[in-house]
Amino acid sequence: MDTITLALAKGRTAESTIQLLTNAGIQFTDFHEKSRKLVFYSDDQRIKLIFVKALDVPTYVEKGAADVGIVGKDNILEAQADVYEMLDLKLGKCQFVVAGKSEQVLNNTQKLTIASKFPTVAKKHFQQNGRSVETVKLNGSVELAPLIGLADAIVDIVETGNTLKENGLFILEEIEDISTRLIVNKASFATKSTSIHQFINTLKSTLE
Ligand SMILES: Nc1ncnc2c1ncn2[C@@H]1O[C@H](COP(=O)(O)OP(=O)(O)OP(=O)(O)O)[C@@H](O)[C@H]1O
Ligand SMILES: O=P(O)(O)OC[C@H]1O[C@H](OP(=O)(O)OP(=O)(O)O)[C@H](O)[C@@H]1O
Repeated sequence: MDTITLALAKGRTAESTIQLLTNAGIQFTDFHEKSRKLVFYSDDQRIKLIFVKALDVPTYVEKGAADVGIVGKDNILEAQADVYEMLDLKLGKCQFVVAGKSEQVLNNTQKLTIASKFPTVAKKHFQQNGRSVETVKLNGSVELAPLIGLADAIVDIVETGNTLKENGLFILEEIEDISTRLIVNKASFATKSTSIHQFINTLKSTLE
């Protein structure tokens, strides 16, 4: 059997993903999220896990540095990587939305400015609706942008809606449902077919 290199997104879904792998019988006994170590092997040595920034996971997989990746759909869409998306792991469920102070902001006839951690997703969404927008890339606390006049609206992730509510913002448009997905490098899918299919099937049956 081939060893599979798995790129796993750091952050809020890491622990639940490791738990899912454990439930599937793929144990990483030496894994600790607080450790500074970036490479781990499953106890049976079949999976080499590399622990990387979420937005980098699609890049590692597209370039073949990892055979498979586990990452949020938000980052897959933003990275626009040419990979196969094989499985919805149903973790980290949330939604991409357009949000702002009121419906009126979208009626502005001038070019809108949209702040987002996901400028590619934002641009594409407005383009599909026939509007060209200016985007401002931020790396966090995006909800601040419409409050201080940096942008007319934002494209961001919503889960509970608490962050929007506490900042006086409303959902103006829903874009897409997000959850954690399994992605596969196109060449690896052919060259490591047996191992990758076995890995996917193991996860699939754990999710059922
Ligand atoms: N509020 C949320 N509720 C549920 N899932 C979320 C939420 N925010 C993000 N996610 C999902 O969890 C994944 C990891 O989110 P997290 O914020 O830890 O990573 P990140 O985007 O790399 O953030 P940062 O760069 O701020 O560390 C996201 O890709 C998304 O799929
Ligand atoms: O609907 P809610 O449950 O309130 O969650 C949504 C918030 O979670 C994410 O931010 P994150 O916590 O990653 O912080 P950040 O602003 O530093 O990116 C997202 O960008 C929203 O701000």
